[in-house]
Amino acid sequence: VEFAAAVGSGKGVLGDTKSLNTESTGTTYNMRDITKPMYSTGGKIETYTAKNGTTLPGTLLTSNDNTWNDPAAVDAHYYAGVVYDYYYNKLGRNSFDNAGGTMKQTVHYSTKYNNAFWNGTQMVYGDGDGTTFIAFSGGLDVVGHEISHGVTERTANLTYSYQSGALNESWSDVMGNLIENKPDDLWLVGEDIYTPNTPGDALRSMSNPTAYGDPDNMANYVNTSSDNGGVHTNSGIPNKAFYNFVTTPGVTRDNAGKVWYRALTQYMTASSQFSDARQATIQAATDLFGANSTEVTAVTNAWNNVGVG
Ligand SMILES: CCC(=O)Oc1c(C)cccc1C(=O)O
Ligand SMILES: [Ca+2]
Ligand SMILES: [Zn+2]
Repeated sequence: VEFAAAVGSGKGVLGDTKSLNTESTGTTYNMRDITKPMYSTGGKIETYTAKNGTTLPGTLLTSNDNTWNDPAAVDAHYYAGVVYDYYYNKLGRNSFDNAGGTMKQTVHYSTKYNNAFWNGTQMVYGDGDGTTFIAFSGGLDVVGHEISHGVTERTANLTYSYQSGALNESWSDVMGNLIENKPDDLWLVGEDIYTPNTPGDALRSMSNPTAYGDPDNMANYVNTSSDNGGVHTNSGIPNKAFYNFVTTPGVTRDNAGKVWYRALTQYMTASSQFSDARQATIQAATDLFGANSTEVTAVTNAWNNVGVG
C-alpha cells in the first residue's frame, strides 16, 4: 500500500495548535514527516514515545484521525521540522549527518526526567518534573540545541569537557537561538520549558550570562571539575562573543549563523580551545565576506571583548 503525506494537527506543550506533517497508511496515521528534501533518499522525521520507560526508540506514535493529543510529541515533531528547515535552507546541511539521515526523537523518556539529550543517533526528551522543567520538546531553542549536539558530534566533535565542551555547549545555544529567533526574549535559553511557575527566567542568558551566574569574560573562567569542567557555565564566554558579533550593526543573523557554522564544520576540531574558536570564526568570516569585511572586524572585536585573544 502506498503511504501518503498528510497534514494533521495537535496542541503543543504550551497549548498552541500546530499543523503536523504526518503519514497516512490509508487506515491510520503515523507521526512521520515524509515531506522534507531528504525523503528523496529515504530520510524522514519520526516521533516515538518511550511511555515513561527507557527503551529507545520506543513506539512510533499513531493516530486514527490525524488529530494528535500528545503535546510533547506534537512539539518534538514540529520543532524537529523547523530545525531541519533551518539547517537545509540557511546552511545547506541535509539533516544532522548532512546525508539526509532520518531524524528520530523519543518523548516521555523515563519519569520526571529533567533532561534532554542526543544519544548519537536520535533525540531523547524527558517530561521534566513539572516544577523545574516541563516537557523539554516544548522549547524550540532547546530542540535546536539538542539536535545541534548531533551536528557537532558529526563535524568538529568537540570533546564534551572543559573549554572544548563549553564550545560544544555554546554552539548548541547559538544554533538554538538562531533557529528560535524569538523577538520578545531573544537571548534567553530554555525559557519556555524552565520553571513554569516563575515567569521570565531561563536556564541561561546569551546577552547577559552573569545574570544567571555564568561568566562573560575569560578573566572569570570557572575552573571546576563539576559538570564536565563547567561546560554549561563557561559557555557564557563564547555565547557572549556570539551576542557581541550578531548585534554589531551590519551583521545579519543569517550571516552570523553562516560564520559560526563554517567555523564549526571547516576549522574546529575535538580539542579546540576558546582561542581556536576565535581563530576559526575569524577565518570563516574572512572566507565568506573578505579580510576587510564588517564581519571580520566585528567577530575580532567580539572575542576581544570577552577576553579571548
Ligand atoms: C538548552 C538545553 C539544555 O541545556 O539542556 C540540558 C539540561 C537542561 C541539563 C543537562 C544537559 C543539557 C544539554 O542539552 O546540554
Ligand atoms: Ca529562547
Ligand atoms: Zn547541551
